[in-house]
Amino acid sequence: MDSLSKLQAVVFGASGYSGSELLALLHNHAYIQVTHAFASERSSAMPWARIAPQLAGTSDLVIEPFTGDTDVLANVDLAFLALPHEASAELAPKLLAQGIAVFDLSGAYRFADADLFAQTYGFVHPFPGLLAQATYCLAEHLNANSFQDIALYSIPGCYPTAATLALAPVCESAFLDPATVPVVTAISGVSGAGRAANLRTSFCEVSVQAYGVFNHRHRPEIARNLATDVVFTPILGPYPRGIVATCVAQLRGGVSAEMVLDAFQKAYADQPFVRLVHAPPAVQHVAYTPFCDLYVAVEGQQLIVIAALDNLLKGAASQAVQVANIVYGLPATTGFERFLGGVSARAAAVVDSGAAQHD
Ligand SMILES: NC(=O)C1=CN([C@@H]2O[C@H](COP(=O)(O)OP(=O)(O)OC[C@H]3O[C@@H](n4cnc5c(N)ncnc54)[C@H](OP(=O)(O)O)[C@@H]3O)[C@@H](O)[C@H]2O)C=CC1
Ligand SMILES: CC(=O)N[C@@H](CCC(=O)OP(=O)(O)O)C(=O)O
Repeated sequence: MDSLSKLQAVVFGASGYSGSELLALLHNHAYIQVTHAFASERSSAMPWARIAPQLAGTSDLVIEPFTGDTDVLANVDLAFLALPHEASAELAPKLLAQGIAVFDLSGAYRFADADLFAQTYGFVHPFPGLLAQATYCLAEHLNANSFQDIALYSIPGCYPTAATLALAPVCESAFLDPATVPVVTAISGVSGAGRAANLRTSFCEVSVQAYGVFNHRHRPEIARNLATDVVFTPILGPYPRGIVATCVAQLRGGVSAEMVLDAFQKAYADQPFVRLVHAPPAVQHVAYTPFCDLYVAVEGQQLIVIAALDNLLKGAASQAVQVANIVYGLPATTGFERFLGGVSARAAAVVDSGAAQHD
């Protein structure tokens, strides 16, 4: 594909946090061009720069209210849905029927099983038959055999992206003690809850507080991805964006720090957006970037992996663009050049094995 014949894209939910990040990433994409950007029908048309003032003057894109009329999308190749789960669930089949590939950032198509979906998301899926046909797209786990027949690509949740990248190398290697359950405790910035005004996320209410104890909708998604039950506790933190997930697990007897290091190096050696780092990562290390940083420490049979990522980017928009690049056979780093500076793979793995870990 040459950049003269760019794929034509539409972004739904463009006035929201992850939708606006998608517009920013696609603004710099050599092969994908946004031709339409929509907010809900409640909104009035607005210049994108009103949502992203830092980009004022670089784009004349206007975000339009979406009336439900998909006829205006005649020449569109692909759609990104940064919508509430219910709205994505309803819209996806209409777009697919028009031959538009769908990249859904919501949770609407993350489970194949309709009962598990209803239990987890609290509503009956309007198109249960479509669930098993969607492809769940953790970018680092996709390969040529991953894809189903229809072009419905479900982007993982933000916490599940962090927890799965952190624990998949040891789960897939069967390194964990099967009599124990990994424990994931993750703090998220407030943008994780979306842009709409809400008492829970208002300035005077936000503190540092756990929520969704034992019943957050991401727990079954993490458990499914890792093929093990998990204990998952999310925490809302008083900052705008970024997740730090601390994942604690017990290794089987006979599994050494070297074996763990080797598993992480092999898993991420060719992955430009996963960085194995020498010290526990901070939110500031990954905020506004498409990276997931992983810090691995082993002491005896105890394992701690700390993952950090930007919930709006690696946890949502940049992962969606990564997936689109894979689906269309584009170079993995397309659209991310400004973050990578010519470096294509960054896996410089370090496992701390029991030594003091303060820098
Ligand atoms: N925030 C995050 O960290 C992450 C979010 N996600 C998922 O991505 C999706 C979007 O999240 P986020 O960006 O936070 O959401 P926001 O609340 O910030 O934005 C929601 C967007 O959807 C639009 N919208 C709402 N209802 C409808 C509707 N019925 N029809 C059409 N458009 C509608 C809103 O338009 P308007 O401005 O007009 O209301 C707005 O553009 C959600 O499913 C969320 O779970 C996934 C990973 C991380
Ligand atoms: C801080 C906060 O409220 N975070 C959200 C999760 C982020 C999100 O939007 O969830 P998905 O990844 O499933 O789409 C929550 O806990 O519901």
